[in-house]
Amino acid sequence: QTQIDWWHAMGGELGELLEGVAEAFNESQDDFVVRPSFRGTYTETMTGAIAAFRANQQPHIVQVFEVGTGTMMAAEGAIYPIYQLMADFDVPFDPAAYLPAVVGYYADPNGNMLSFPFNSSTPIMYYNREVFEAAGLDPDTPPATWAEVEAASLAILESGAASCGFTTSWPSWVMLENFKAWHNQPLGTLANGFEGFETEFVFNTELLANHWDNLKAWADAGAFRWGGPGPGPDAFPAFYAGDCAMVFGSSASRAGVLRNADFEVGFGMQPYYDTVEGAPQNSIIGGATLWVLQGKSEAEYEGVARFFEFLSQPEVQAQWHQDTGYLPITLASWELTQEQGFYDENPGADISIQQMTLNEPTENSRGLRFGNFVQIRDIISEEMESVMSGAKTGQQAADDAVRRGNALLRDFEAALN
Ligand SMILES: O=P(O)(O)OC[C@H](O)CO
Repeated sequence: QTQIDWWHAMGGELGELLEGVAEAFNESQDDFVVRPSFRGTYTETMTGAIAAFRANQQPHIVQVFEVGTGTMMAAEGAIYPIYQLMADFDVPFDPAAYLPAVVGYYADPNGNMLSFPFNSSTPIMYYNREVFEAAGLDPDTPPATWAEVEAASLAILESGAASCGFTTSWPSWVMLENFKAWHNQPLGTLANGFEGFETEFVFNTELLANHWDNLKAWADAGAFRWGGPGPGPDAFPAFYAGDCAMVFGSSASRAGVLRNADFEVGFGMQPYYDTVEGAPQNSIIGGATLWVLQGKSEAEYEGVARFFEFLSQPEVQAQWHQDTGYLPITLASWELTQEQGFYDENPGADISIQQMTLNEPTENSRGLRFGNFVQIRDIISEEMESVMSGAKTGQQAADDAVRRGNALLRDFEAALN
């Protein structure tokens, strides 16, 4: 049997579900064995795979989060584009079968898919229905605007039902990247980088600076709790413990929420400022895709193509979506999930899709494609932390994030030439 190594970044419930998918493939045929290997966080997995490639010890498949897309695309000699792989092994692969928001994110300018869309998410709101009730709030009506989030948080604090209104995981993804798309404002020029690596950040607007100042004021009042930089590791534990009544995070935190919350959970959309015309627009995807690395044998690549064919089946995709909260990535798996009555039986499980499809995406809400964005995200959460500590105003931090981010964009561009 030919072995296929798959490096991934999924621990906990998601890791177990991912291993189940590999096992199902292994049982479905006798020629290939996919061996998943957990490599830490998304950042660790990506940097580990790049280092391994240089040492000629790379896996066949590596799971890379969406913000690594620009960097992977530019690593031309190191990657085997999916559209080519599938064509080389005569595996039918039709990008039109996938959700447009997903195809647009991972395709080259000619519409060719470069990586295999495995787990796409979008941030949503989870809330503790029991705390809402105890605070005299309607658990069937989650706050829709930031003013409502503030009011609900203050009511929760005053009632003593919880000690914190809301927290967030992935602060840059939620409180900057999606925040901008949701309000139909650009993060960067050139259609958020989709039209070229000469892009520059322009997100330091009054709206964003005010929002970050609001987060600080809410933190001071106890309404908001900083959940930590990067993935925001403290956010969901604070939600599970009943400390924070609401948490913003990946739709795929659903698997963990269903397992770890011992209270009734409600699901809502991301909030918006109703002073902004056109908001809410649509949210953007996060999560990760599977990149195939160069340097392996033809027999092994055939196994990779067969594995992706297996993953493309509507039944496999639909099950993965339903188990994890990741988006149903193909239209067929979305339809199958509807036919199966899953959304009727699991209210809130389609909030992610409603958000993604709320409006026809604009240049500001298709997603983002920036080189070095993995490092730039660290800078952004560092700048946000300096607002939380009181060292900077929202405007200063946003200006500094743009300036430091732009320097890394220019480094990236220079390295390409
Ligand atoms: O937790 P995930 O897999 O939905 O990913 C969230 C962010 O998009 C990662 O960049």
